[in-house]
Amino acid sequence: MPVEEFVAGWISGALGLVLGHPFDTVKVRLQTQTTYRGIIDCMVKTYRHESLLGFFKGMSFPIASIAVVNSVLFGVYSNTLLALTATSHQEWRAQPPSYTHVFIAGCTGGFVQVYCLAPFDLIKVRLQNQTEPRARPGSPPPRYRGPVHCAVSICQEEGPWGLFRGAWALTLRDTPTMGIYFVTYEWLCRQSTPDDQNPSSATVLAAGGFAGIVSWAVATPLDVIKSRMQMAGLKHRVYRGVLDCMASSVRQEGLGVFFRGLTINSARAFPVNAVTFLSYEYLLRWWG
Ligand SMILES: CN(C)C(=N)NCCC[C@H](N)C(=O)O
Repeated sequence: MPVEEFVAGWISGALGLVLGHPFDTVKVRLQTQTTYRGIIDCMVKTYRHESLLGFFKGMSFPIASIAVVNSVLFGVYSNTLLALTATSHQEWRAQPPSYTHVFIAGCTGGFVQVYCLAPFDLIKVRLQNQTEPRARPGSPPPRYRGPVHCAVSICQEEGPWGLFRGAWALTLRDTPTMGIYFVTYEWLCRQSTPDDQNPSSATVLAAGGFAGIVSWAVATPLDVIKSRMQMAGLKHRVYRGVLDCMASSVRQEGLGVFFRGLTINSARAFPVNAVTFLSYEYLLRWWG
């Protein structure tokens, strides 16, 4: 099993993550809190109340976990494609895999990475939603003191399975959208690259960026539901499942609830995925 794909997936994911985390914090807050009037209002309030550091809340754990999550996504994707087509990534430009194979491999990568991602994503979302400024003498401490304290508290208060709250919504979000993600990337690269050649850097950046936008646009409704289910344990709010969370969100806030965070998700998706694919492709080419 080629390991370069796993290592390239890790490094490229970490680069994308640092770039996109401030957008991600604004998105999570817009999706789960009703106190903001929009993106700018959320950014201004976060900056005034918590300084620039507020945008980077909850980032340390994803940085640590991206090694596992992104390498599993890209590694399972490439190795599934290898199993389906019996060709390695060095041969894909000369003998391109079919879009059906790319879609199946993407869905498989998305499905498998969910079970590594779920606990890390839950902790990230809980920490991003803490709007208290950094501890000042005399001010009440935030609910969670950091990622480890958050993980331990969830296990104690909600049981070890509490760490997988929202995992089903995450599976429904990521399995098909990862298929869409890789198909969009491949399709855009092939449209602008002569047969047998590697796509140029500009093509990889644009195709990666648009693949991120398209897949996140499709993923946003389930992303909202996933974030709400992850926060539910903390608010002692019990949803009976994904459909119950959807129905109760629509009842209270209308259909527009499914598009909360769509703009910021798309603005974040372009640079994050452009950088992710560029570094992934170049690392693989460099390793031959
Ligand atoms: C729609 N979804 C879930 C995705 N396309 N995910 C893959 C992109 C991963 C990248 N680290 C990011 O956070 O955008």
